[in-house]
Amino acid sequence: MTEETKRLLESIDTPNDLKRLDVSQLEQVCSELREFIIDQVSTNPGHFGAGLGVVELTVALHYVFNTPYDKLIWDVGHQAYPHKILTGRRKQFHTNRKYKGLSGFPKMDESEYDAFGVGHSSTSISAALGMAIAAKMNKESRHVVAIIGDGSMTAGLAFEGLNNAGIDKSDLLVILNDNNMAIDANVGALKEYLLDITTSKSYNKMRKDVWNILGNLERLGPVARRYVKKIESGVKTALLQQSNLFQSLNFRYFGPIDGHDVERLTQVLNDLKDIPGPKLLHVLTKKGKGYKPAEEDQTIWHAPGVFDKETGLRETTPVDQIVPPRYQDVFGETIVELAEKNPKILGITPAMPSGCSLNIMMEKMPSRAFDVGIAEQHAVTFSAGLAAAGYIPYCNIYSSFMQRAYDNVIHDVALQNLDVVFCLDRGGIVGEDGPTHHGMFDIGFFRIIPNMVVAAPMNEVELRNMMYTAQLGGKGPFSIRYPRGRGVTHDWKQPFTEIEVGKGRTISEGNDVAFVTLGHPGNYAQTAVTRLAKQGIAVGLYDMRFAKPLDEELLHSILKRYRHIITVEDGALQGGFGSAVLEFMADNGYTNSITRLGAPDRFIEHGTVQQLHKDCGIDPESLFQTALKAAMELPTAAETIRK
Ligand SMILES: Cc1ncc(C[n+]2csc(CCOP(=O)(O)OP(=O)(O)O)c2C)c(N)n1
Ligand SMILES: CC(=O)[C@@H](O)[C@H](O)COP(=O)(O)O
Ligand SMILES: [Mg+2]
Repeated sequence: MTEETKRLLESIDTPNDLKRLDVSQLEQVCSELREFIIDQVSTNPGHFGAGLGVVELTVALHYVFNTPYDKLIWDVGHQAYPHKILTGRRKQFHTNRKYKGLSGFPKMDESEYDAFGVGHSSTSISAALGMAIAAKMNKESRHVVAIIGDGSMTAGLAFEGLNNAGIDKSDLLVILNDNNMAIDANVGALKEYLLDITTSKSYNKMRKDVWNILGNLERLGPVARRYVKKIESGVKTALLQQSNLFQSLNFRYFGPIDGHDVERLTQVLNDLKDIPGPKLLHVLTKKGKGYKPAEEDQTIWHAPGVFDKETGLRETTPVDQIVPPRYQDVFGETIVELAEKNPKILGITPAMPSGCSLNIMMEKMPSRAFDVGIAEQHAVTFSAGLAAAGYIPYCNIYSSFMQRAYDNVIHDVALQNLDVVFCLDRGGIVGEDGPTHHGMFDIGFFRIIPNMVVAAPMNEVELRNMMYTAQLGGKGPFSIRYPRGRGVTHDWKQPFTEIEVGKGRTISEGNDVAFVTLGHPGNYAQTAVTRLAKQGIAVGLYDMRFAKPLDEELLHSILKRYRHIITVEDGALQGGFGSAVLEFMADNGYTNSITRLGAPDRFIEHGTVQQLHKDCGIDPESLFQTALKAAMELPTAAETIRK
């Protein structure tokens, strides 16, 4: 290997190593970084297209800024793989998203370069402003940079940050990474606006002319270069700004510039470093840049799973392999079926049409299904408005993203007892995305809201029937939570049956010990019960279906019959379903022994769903052991876990 072709990436352990390179070598670093990501993510899956799109931007940022003293705040953080790789984690990167390995998102306790923990969108500007103001108060000359995508910019929180930053006048740089995509196509007026700026011919001509003049001056030698430096902040500021939305919020707007020209990026970032106050740099990038299949189908390649990097073929379930459907697809197909019969039904998603499968309805009934952008609060209150006007909105929000819209659920929906159906996808442990994305808290936070029904299906047929039941006349707010991944039945498209609200069902009866379950983990309990039966131990199993209202009649009969009950839920124990059962027992004077299984009072990290369920003691094996011990009157596995 000649000196010129010597690989560079392996010599970069920290951004200081990057800074030692000549700016002309950065393009090679970018190409090696891209190759590294493709290689790694093809076998150890994760977020893909977003990271490829910001390779040049990441290299330029670490080249120009003095990280970790200067702070980079990545919005969402799914695009931060290049950042992780350049900041001392290249050698561990093969553990990305694996149990006890690197997190798939920036995380403050993982690295000093991760200035702020993320996973949910649109937090970067507010967090960066906090850091910028702190730096000012501490008299530190620290640069703070928020890097936010065009999709994440659509959320209210991002505008709250801009609104505040615009009057504060702290030194803050916001980089708008505009690839004209969210996970699915970005939507909304802001997207149109950004597209307008990007494609405005006259503005872009002026912008190019200015850059060319400055570029030519620079080439005239050191004296001219000094002048260029001087006039940069003056001329560029004056000429490269145009009256626009961001400027009207007191931000100095720069751009749009090519986000794949690493040398140009370093120049511009260097220029912007010297300009005080709030600034926004509009950078144009391509999601999936440098890997053709990912550039061509950006939604699929947002997080493609395992793939063959040579052919671009993704690992999918073989067509001849019959597997149960994903819960999200059962939702997607069922809402269409229901909407075909009931013209009042509408579908709403905040930017997750392919994630929750509302895209099925969007395709078949475009006027009745709404992607409102990353805007969970708006999605809920928009649904409330539709319900107030007589429609039945099915508002589908991932459980963990619903945390954003809690007040809207209480104030706008429940208080007015409106008929909004909340479909909480990803209820429970989601796996590799980790603590930012696990849907741990919804059972607890929804069941304390007056008027709210809290339902959780044990399988796909129950999901369909709950969705069917929810639209049958004046039920008020009705939530249905179900997990990420596949159900358990093959024959799920059965005729709809109404489920009486607040009624559970008996799956099997036993002697001394019974499982009392909510939702999908009932299947794990069923496996345990079958195994126990083979050993001559009859354990009861009750699928309660509702955390609220509880089936009190069924609970009375269970508590009268069994000495020991084991509640099982895929969610936080504190305040959850088991807590509801305990409250019922206390209120009714029951003193049966009870083991509550679910997530303990700590954040559950990332890993496979199976591994994490095991850690919480709700996988089939742990349930078997817990029931066996209870039947033998030994200390339970759950007690051991909690200790
Ligand atoms: C509050 C919240 N809602 C939804 C999501 C799911 N989500 C993750 S990335 C993403 C798209 C973000 O688009 P953009 O900011 O433009 O980044 P890009 O992927 O295009 O780089 C969405 C909707 C999330 N992480 N947080
Ligand atoms: C970064 C982000 O928030 C999404 O990309 C999320 O990882 C999607 O999760 P699912 O794969 O469960 O749709
Ligand atoms: Mg985008």
